[in-house]
Amino acid sequence: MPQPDWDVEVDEDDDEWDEDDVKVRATRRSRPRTKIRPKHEHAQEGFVTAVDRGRYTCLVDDRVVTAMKARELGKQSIVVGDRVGLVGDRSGNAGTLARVVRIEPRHGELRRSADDENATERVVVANVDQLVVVASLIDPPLRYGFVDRCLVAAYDAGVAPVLCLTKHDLAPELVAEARAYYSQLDLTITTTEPEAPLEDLVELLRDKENVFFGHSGVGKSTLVNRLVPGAGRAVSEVRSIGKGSHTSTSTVSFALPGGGWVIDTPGVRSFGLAHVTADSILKAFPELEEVAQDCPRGCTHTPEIGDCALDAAIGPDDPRAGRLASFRRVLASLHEADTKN
Ligand SMILES: Nc1nc2c(ncn2[C@@H]2O[C@H](COP(=O)(O)OP(=O)(O)OP(=O)(O)O)[C@@H](O)[C@H]2O)c(=O)[nH]1
Ligand SMILES: [Zn+2]
Repeated sequence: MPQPDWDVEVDEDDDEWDEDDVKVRATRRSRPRTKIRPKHEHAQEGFVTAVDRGRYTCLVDDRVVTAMKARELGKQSIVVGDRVGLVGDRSGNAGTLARVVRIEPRHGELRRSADDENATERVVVANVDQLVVVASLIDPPLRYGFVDRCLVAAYDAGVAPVLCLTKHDLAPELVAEARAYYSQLDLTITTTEPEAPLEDLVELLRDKENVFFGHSGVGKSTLVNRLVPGAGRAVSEVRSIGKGSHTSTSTVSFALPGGGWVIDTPGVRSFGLAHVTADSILKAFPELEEVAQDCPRGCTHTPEIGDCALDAAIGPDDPRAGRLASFRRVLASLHEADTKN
């Protein structure tokens, strides 16, 4: 077959141009330029397990590779859980640096706004299947408003939520109240305590990509250390809880021994939900979503407005009334002051 007089080189090296390379090569007259830009088709897939000041820890096959973001990705953010395309030195040897040239399409993004007023959102983690809200029954006390807001974030993202109630040893009598509060939501609730085996939680997490979310001091790191021997997450002293100390400062993903992943996030006090809408929450309530087809355009689905189809269709004796009340409660948590949680 005759060769064209220009070459679209496909050897690995040339597949890895970035803007810097292109500039250098442009001055080399001997080689005709082509308009065909390399698409990095030889980029190797990696899984982002940690992000720290512009350095991305990626798992490539079984190697831990440190990478930076290629300039061509601009302001696109890379988060823990991302599947990325990597070029450059992927040996994982000390001191080497690969380049992230591509972010694969995501599913299950969890986002948060800067605060409730500012809808500028950022993705916190990507490609998660399950959001595990970790809340202690006591010390710090269980804050339903915070849990509700986490549920809102999960429903909005289309990610299944699980509630993990820690410190069961300190206040077993509080579990029934929590179960009653969430009885109308399809919410899986599990409890943990130091002396009891974690098998229920292990089963819930198996083969899934899970993210732990919760206030500082509720016991997230304690759980990760038990689930992933050798994870080495720092655990805070009980006496410093509630004094604004945050032990975990970065988001890190750990492989679970039985398969799947768990992402530990730094303890948070609250998170903004300005980007969430009533309709995105409604997706988690399919039987209500169906009824809401008859709502006026732009309906906020709050009882105050008077013409929400949910109120017209679902009376107090309707079997869906409990679900509607739960939907409305979760919806209300959207509008509660962020700081109250
Ligand atoms: N009694 C009891 N104490 C627990 C339990 N789980 C965690 N703790 C204690 O609670 C304190 C806080 O636990 P951490 O695991 O550091 O909490 P965290 O959620 O990771 O906190 P941040 O790293 O700040 O986000 C530690 O002193 C733990 O020993 C539990 O189930 N029962
Ligand atoms: Zn409505």
